[in-house]
Amino acid sequence: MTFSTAELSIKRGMPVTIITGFLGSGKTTLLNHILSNNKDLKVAVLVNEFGDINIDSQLLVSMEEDMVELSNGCICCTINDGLVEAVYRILERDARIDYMVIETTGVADPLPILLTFLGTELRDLTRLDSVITMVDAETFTSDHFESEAALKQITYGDVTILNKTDLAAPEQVEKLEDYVCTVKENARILHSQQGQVPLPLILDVGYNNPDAYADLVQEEIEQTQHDHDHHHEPDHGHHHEHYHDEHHHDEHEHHGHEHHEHEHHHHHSSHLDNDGFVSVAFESDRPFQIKKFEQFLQEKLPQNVFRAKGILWFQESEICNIFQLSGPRFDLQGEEWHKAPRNQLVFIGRHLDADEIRQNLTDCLA
Ligand SMILES: Nc1nc2c(ncn2[C@@H]2O[C@H](COP(=O)(O)OP(=O)(O)OP(=O)(O)O)[C@@H](O)[C@H]2O)c(=O)[nH]1
Repeated sequence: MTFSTAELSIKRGMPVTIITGFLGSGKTTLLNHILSNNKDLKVAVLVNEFGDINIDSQLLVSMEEDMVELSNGCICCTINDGLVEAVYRILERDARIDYMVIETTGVADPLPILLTFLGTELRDLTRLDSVITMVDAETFTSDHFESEAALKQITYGDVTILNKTDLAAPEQVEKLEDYVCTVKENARILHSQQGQVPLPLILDVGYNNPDAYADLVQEEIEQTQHDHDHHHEPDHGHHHEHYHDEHHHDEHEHHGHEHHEHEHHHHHSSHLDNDGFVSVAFESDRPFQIKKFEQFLQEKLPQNVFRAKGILWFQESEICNIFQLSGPRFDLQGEEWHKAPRNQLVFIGRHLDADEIRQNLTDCLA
C-alpha cells in the first residue's frame, strides 16, 4: 500500500495571520520585521502580488527560499481555489512549519480571503489567528483613496497598525485613530515606524472570531455552489480564467476596460474590480542610464502613479538599486546583486497608459 506525501505529512491547525493594508502602507516591511524577529518560530510566507513581476518576495529578508510561496493570481477572488492550492503546498511541506503569514496585495478586499479560510477545507487545516491591517499614517485620510478595498481592509482587520508615524504629526495620527474607530467600533490600534511592533501583540493572539463570519461563510458556500452548478465548470477553470482575465485587464486598462466586471466573480469581489487600479510591469536585460532614468522620474512619471517598486540596474553602477515609490515620495537603496543584473519594475495607479510608460522606460535604457 502506498501513501502520497500529502497524506503522510499534511499539517493541521496551522495558525495563520493575514497582513492586509493599502498600496505602500508597509505590509512587506512588517513581514520583514516578523521574519527578522521570529526567533524559534518557523514561519512560512505566502505573498500575493498585484502585477506580473514578483518584487516583494525578492525584497524579503534572507530566509530559506522554500518557505516562500507565491501566488500572482487574484487571491481576493471569492472562495478561491488558487489560494487554497497555495496554502496546501505549504501545509504539505516536509519541513517543520509553525506559523503561516499571508501578505495580500494592496488592492485586495480581505473578506473573500478570510472566507476562503473559514469556508473551505482550510477551516480544518488552519486556524485563522488574526487579520492585521497596515495603514499609512501620512497619506491615509477619510476618503480612503476612493478605494472600497482600503475601507474593507480596516473593516475586516482584527488589529490596525498606524504605520509611518515618523511622517505624520501626532494630531494627524490622533485624527486617523478616531476615523478608524468610526469604521470599526472598538478597533485594536497600534502605532509603528517601519512596522516595528512587539510580535506578541500581533502573532498568536487569537483575535479572529470565526462566528462573526458564520452567516457570510454560509452565503458564500451557497453562492459558490450555485455558480459552479450554473456554469458546469470544474474548479480549475474558474481560477485560470480569472487569472488570465486579470492580466488582460492590466495590459489594456488604458483602452477603458476599468469598468469591466468579471462575470465569474461572486458578489463580494465584483464591486471592487481592483477599484480601477492597474499595474504596468517593465523588465529588461539591459541597464538604464542613470541620468535618463532620473529625467523620467522628474518629467515623465505620470501623476496618477500611486505606487511603484523595482529592482534597478544602472550602467554606471555595480550595485543593485531597490526602488520604492509610495504616494509623494520615492527612495533608492543600494545593495549587492544576488542574481544576474536585470531591471524589473512595477507601476500601480489608475488610468495608466502602459504603452507610454514602457516606451519611456525603454528610452532610458543604455
Ligand atoms: N518613513 C517611513 N517609511 C516606511 C515606513 N514603513 C515602510 N516604509 C516605506 O514605505 C515603502 C512601502 O513599504 P512596503 O512595506 O513595501 O509597503 P507594502 O504595503 O508592502 O506595499 P505594496 O507592495 O504596494 O502593497 C517602502 O519604501 C518602505 O521602506 C515607516 O514607518 N516610515
